[in-house]
Amino acid sequence: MPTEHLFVDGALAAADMARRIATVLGDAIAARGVATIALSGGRSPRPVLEALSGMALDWSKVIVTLVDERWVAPDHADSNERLVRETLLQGKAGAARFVPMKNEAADAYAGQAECEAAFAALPWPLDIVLLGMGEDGHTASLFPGAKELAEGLSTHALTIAVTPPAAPHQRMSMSARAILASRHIFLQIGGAAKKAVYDRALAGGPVEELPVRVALCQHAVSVEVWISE
Ligand SMILES: O=C1O[C@H](COP(=O)(O)O)[C@@H](O)[C@H](O)[C@H]1O
Repeated sequence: MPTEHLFVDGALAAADMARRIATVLGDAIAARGVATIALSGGRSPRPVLEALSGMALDWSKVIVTLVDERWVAPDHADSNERLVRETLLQGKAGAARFVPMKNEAADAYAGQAECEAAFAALPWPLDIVLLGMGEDGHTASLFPGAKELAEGLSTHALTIAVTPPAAPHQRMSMSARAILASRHIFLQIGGAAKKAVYDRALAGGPVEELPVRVALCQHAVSVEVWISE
């Protein structure tokens, strides 16, 4: 069962999550000399990343990467890399090392091998995998109904190229194996619609129906969830 942090307000949830992330990263640096975090994109992480950016940490010892990426140029409005660069990697936090998922390949399938090599070179397990969730129950870019979902749930690879059935852009996503190769999974759930999907996912059922169950219905990695109205 995940540890739930409940808030009436999304801004308070984001501030609390940012403080918890900074604590875990600081502990990782103290213990191992390096800290690693994989970040989700979309709308939800923005206030967390903005708050985290101002926190005191030896950012030069932090490696930041992505849980998933849309296969668009890094300056595209939908780029998760752009989100991270504009929010987190500012000021002192700009000293962190960022490992992108997107590379120069023409599409995500052609770029997967290079992305996989970059991920294989990271220090595993990652300290934090920060997940979001869509109202269809997708997490990272593991989408229900995607033709690559079964592979994403079972592959030994750390990354997989995906075409979402109903969302724009080809994606690169961490596989289920990579998500679970972490010390902490943090999940953001904002709003009543996502809370209802989260409750359904927790109640149990096929992971193919609600892929967020990859994180929620397992006992190997500790999961904390920040829930706001
Ligand atoms: O496409 C994506 O969607 C999910 C959820 O995004 P949000 O905008 O509803 O917060 C996100 O976790 C994922 O990283 C992103 O690429």
